Amino acid sequence: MSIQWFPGHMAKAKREAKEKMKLIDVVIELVDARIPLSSRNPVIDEITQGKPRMIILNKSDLADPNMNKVWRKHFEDKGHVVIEVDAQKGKGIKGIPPAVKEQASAMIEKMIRKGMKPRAVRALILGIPNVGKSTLINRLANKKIAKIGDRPGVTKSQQWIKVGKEMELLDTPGILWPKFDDEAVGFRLALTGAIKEEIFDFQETAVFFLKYVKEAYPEILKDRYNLTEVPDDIVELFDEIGKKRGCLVSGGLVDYDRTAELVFRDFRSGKLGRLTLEQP
Ligand SMILES: Nc1nc2c(ncn2[C@@H]2O[C@H](COP(=O)(O)OP(=O)(O)OP(=O)(O)O)[C@@H](O)[C@H]2O)c(=O)[nH]1
Repeated sequence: MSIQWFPGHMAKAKREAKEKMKLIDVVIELVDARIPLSSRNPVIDEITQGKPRMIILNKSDLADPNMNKVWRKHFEDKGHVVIEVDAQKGKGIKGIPPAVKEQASAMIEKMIRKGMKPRAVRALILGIPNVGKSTLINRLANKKIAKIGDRPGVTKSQQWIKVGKEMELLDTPGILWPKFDDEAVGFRLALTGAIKEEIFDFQETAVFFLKYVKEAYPEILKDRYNLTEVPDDIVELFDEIGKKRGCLVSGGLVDYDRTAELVFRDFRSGKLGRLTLEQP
């Protein structure tokens, strides 16, 4: 199922996330390592109400490894605990339970001071659609429970999942809406799969993508599309790629729609290699 985020849906998602806050000690904020800012929700601070929070850079396997380090430092400098994860393959997962416990240390110390036996730390995964919430829950639970899909908005309807002895995870994640106010953010969300394909324009999205990649990763374009030089002009770049990949209409002219979709699919499928689409 795909969610279209109307004001009513946003209000409902916010209400539900706030309700979940009452049950938990620590928030695990999941972001897409390829777009760590664009995949954050604008009202996360309001929703998490000062609860201890850590940031997971998920899909780190798809992002530029050097940029993963840059982004990690960026968030650490702001005081966050950051973990790079590939939820699909399970990389980085082991670091989560100890970090969650560390985040709840004030709560645990308080319980000990009161003479109570500390209970397991309760955590919630929070993030925008398609960022990998269900995949991460399954990984932490070490079994198939949460429903996983490759389309935005699959996660539905509360139980606790035991993760080792000292952590419990709410079995349903908090889903937040992505922010669309900035056009560039919209393009990044479209490219990484957080918004459904039907509602965006491939050509516009590919233009945005190619403009960025030709500056940030020109070698990737040269390699993939067999270019000796990367033209500065975006139409010329489209022409080169379209011709090289046979996206032509009758008369030998380049079919821009097909070229745009090809570039888009190449990125989505990882054929272009590991890319990060924004810098701090
Ligand atoms: N390469 C890679 N793919 C991932 C990773 N984590 C999740 N995915 C894929 O991303 C897609 C979305 O994952 P889900 O776990 O369904 O995402 P979600 O946040 O629960 O999605 P919604 O239900 O839409 O809110 C699936 O195709 C996953 O296989 C990761 O770390 N690396």
